[in-house]
Order: sequence, then C-alpha cells, then structure tokens
Amino acid sequence: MSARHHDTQTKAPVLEVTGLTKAFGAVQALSGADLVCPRGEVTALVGDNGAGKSTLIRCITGVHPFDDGEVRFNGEPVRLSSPTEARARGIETVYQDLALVEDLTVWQNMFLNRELKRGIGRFGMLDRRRMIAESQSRLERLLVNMPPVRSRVRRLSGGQRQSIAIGRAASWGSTLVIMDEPTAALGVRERESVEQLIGRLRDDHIAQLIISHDLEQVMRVADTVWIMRRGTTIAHWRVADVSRERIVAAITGADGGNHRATTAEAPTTVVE
Ligand SMILES: Nc1ncnc2c1ncn2[C@@H]1O[C@H](COP(=O)(O)OP(=O)(O)OP(=O)(O)O)[C@@H](O)[C@H]1O
Repeated sequence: MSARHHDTQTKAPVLEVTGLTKAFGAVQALSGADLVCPRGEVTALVGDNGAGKSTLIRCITGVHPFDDGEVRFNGEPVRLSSPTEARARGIETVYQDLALVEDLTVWQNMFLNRELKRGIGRFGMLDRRRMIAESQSRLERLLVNMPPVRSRVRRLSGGQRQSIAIGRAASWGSTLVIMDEPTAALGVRERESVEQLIGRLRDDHIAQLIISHDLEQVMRVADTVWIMRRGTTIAHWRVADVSRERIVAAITGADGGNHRATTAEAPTTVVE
C-alpha cells in the first residue's frame, strides 16, 4: 500500500484545494495553489509577505470568490460565498483581530450570534445559565489556565484572548479551524499555552490550518508544512522529514528553484 493510500485511510482530508487561482486586477495573487488539511492534523502554511497565504484562506472561506481551481470540503466540491456559509459547514477562521467583543464576558463572546434561548421563537428568553455552563465546560476541557467565564474580555491577557477565540472557533462542531498567526503577538508562556491548545484540538480530531512566520513553532506544532511562493504552493513536507533550513530555502527561493523546478522536485521529497 502506498504511503498516500495509507494516509488517506487513516487521516481523511477535510480540505483539499487544487489549482486555485485569484487575480485582483493586474495582481495575480494566486496562480495555482494546492493544499490538503487532513483530519486530526496541524497543517502549516508558510511563505514570505505577499506570497498569497491570506488570499488562499480567504478564497477557501468564502471571503473572496476564486477564479479557477477546486476546493473540496469533506470530499465535496464547494464554492463558499461568505464566511457565514463556511461557518455553517464547520470551517472557522481565527483572524489576528480575534473578533472578540471586549466589553462582553467570555461566555457572551462564546455565544456571540449563537445565543441560546428558552421558550419559543422570538418570544424566547436568553438562556443565560445554560450558556454560562456550556462555556465553562467547553473551555475547561480545552484550556489549562482558564479565565472565569464571567470576566470581561478586556480584562484578559493576550494569550487568554487568543485561547478564547480559538476555543470558540473549535466549538460548534467545527471540523476545520484556520488560524492566522495565532501567537504572533504573544510572549513565550502565552505562546506555549496556545500551542498546548492546538495539541488538544488535534487530539479532538479537528483539522487545523495555521499561517505562521515562526518556523520554530511550525516545527513544534505542525504535522505538514506547505510553502507558498508568488501565489503557488511550491512544496510540502511532513515536518518530521524536513529541516528548518530547507524550509527557509524554499520560502526565499535560495534553493535555486524557480516554481517549475521546485514543483518538479517536490514529489520526491514530499510524503503525502
Ligand atoms: N484585496 C486585495 N486587493 C488587491 N490586491 C490584493 C488584495 N489582497 C491581497 N492582494 C495582493 O495579493 C498578493 C498576495 O497577498 P496576501 O496578503 O495573500 O499575501 P500573504 O502571503 O498573506 O502576505 P502576509 O504574510 O504579508 O500577510 C499581494 O501582492 C497583495 O498585495
């Protein structure tokens, strides 16, 4: 049995992107990007500024329409037209601004736009008690140093906020959580706790896609790393099979390959 066949059986791809293209006027932001995010794995997407990482996730999650190519989610071709539609399918994205409301509590943020009600239809009352209890039990399972669910987000540290945003994204039956630079603004201890959280989500079989400039972090938390350069994913490796230096060389082009050469070389170095 080939490695690929074996992998597909054990870790089914939640997301498969093939040949995605996207132009903004004269700027070809994506020119044939591929990506696979298997269930229960952390997939890292790395590349220099302007390589196309954000555009790729925005095209996947319905923020931007893509021009050509295919996105499959749980095996089914999809063309999502909004982040709300993505969310309804179980794809959650945590952007750097976190989208938390500072003046609301942790539990209110957890249930933002998903409030639970008692009673019927629009006459229902907010079910405060249940939302508090559910926030508590969901977050307790995921976070080591959990802030009280009744505290306001403005009182939390950067790491706690990031953890709440990720914890929220990983609730609601999400199968894919996408994170844009999840620890860029954090100190060492806080970064460690977010990385622990990423490990727990992996144990919960959630597929995670992480954009990160921190290659040490990629080596610590990711199973697979995909390299983007000038709108194309030029190579990908199992992290266990690649050195940090090799990744840097691919990102910068110092490995001497133009897109074509690197792509041609990729299958021999890639474990799928
Ligand atoms: N809305 C937009 N309109 C026009 N051009 C855009 C838009 N979004 C991205 N681009 C261009 O597309 C290219 C890819 O940008 P993108 O932000 O996806 O790269 P990135 O890899 O995420 O970079 P960074 O690491 O700096 O966030 C860049 O040339 C950028 O200027």
